[in-house]
Amino acid sequence: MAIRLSACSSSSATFFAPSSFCHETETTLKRKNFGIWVCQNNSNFHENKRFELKASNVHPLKAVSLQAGAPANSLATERVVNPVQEDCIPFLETVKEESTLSIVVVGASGDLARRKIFPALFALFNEDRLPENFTIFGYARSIMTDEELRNMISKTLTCRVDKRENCNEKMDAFLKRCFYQSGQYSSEEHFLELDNKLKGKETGRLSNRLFYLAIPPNMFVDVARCAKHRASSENGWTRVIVEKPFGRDTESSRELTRGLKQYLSEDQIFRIDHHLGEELVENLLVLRFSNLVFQPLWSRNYIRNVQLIFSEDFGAEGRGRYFDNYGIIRDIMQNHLLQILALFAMDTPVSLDAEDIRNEKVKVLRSVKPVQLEDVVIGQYKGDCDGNTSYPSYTDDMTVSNNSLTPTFAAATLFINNAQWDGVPFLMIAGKALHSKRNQSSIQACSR
Ligand SMILES: NC(=O)C1=CN([C@@H]2O[C@H](COP(=O)(O)OP(=O)(O)OC[C@H]3O[C@@H](n4cnc5c(N)ncnc54)[C@H](OP(=O)(O)O)[C@@H]3O)[C@@H](O)[C@H]2O)C=CC1
Ligand SMILES: O=C1O[C@H](COP(=O)(O)O)[C@@H](O)[C@H](O)[C@H]1O
Repeated sequence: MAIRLSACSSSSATFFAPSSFCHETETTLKRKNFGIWVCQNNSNFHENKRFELKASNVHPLKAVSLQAGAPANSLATERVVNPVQEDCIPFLETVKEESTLSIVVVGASGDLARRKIFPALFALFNEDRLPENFTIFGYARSIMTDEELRNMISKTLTCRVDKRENCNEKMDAFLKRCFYQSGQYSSEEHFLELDNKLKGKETGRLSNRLFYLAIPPNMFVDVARCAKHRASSENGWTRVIVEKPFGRDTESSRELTRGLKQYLSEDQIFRIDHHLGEELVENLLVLRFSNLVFQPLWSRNYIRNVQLIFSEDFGAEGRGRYFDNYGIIRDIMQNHLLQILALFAMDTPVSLDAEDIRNEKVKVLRSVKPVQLEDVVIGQYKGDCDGNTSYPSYTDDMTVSNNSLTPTFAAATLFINNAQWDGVPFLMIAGKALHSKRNQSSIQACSR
């Protein structure tokens, strides 16, 4: 994502590199291993608070700790702090324990698992951020051998931090820890088979299990039930990660929460919006609250409008079964862009703890005026031909019905009904199959 600021009277735009967001004499910017920039601020903004974002379940915000021994069931842990990092912020602390971590990627054959989850797990492994004893199981209905899963995964693994680096040995070691189990998402019998396979790999005194649900949301509750009844850890923690969208409207969202809570307690559920883990989204907090220069400018007095843009240069591409039920507004605007809007417009939180940040976000969201129909444009991409290249239309996709009216493009203007932002339009634009891939937030600045 790029953050762009431009002046009202000028057509030129200024781009800020992340390092220029911090005041040099007062703030140092440290790059953490997992691609997270953290500002350690020596100014008087929460001077006695370390810049550690924590979720309500006491985990670093948006970064699920895969280390053993988090407080869910008060397991004793031994913390090992690397001395050279002592002044750094412990986003993912190293914890040493006699335990095994099993990560089950449910929906392992799908797009999210292939493009994001396995590569992210490898990145953690590559940086020695997974516990010593860990195993990864792919689970889905598709029939696959362990070897076929490994082949599939290996195509998307990269030495992410430095692509020139050779990490082939690490990749091989990682792939050897990956296994596959085929099964239905609602079959307790199949989860029992999975449980047996997991037990076969679990060697430590404690066995922790993490289920990452990379499947359509209508399967979440079935999986939670089967995991709870047949594949929960007997002596460690069991946690479940679910990806947005959490339902398609208020009622289905509440129903999903009710359904999950039949089988899981709140501190076992981790809700993920992966865009919040993007470096520049995280930097928005740093940009806003660690730079004294921005504080007085952050209001209707100096900001004429805000533009939040998310565009992709590819279309549904086989994901129509999911996407066609949701559309671009539910897929991107309601979560990714609205989160950015909230981070952008919220008031200064009492602290950087997740609860305090969330409270401020909620205040802003409550102040958003209902969107007016005349402030919204929607569309769906059509087929096109450019020389020898032809681009299919949305409804050409095999996974989309021929008469679908689902929007793949939307632009909407939102207004926030409070003194700070009164009259400032927040323009959100999101679309698939557009000219470029872009994730950008811009503000146009001016004095009134
Ligand atoms: N892809 C992405 O970039 C992102 C996805 N998400 C969310 O992650 C989840 C998974 O997304 P994604 O991987 O794209 O989805 P996919 O459509 O690729 O589905 C994942 C897997 O689920 C199984 N599946 C698909 N459709 C059904 C169905 N109707 N009934 C039962 N099983 C089905 C398939 O496995 P099999 O047939 O082998 O069982 C498939 O490989 C969704 O909730 C999505 O909203 C969130 C953010 C980004
Ligand atoms: O959540 C989603 O995000 C992806 C884009 O994520 P990115 O990190 O690859 O930019 C989007 O393609 C998908 O439709 C949506 O569900």
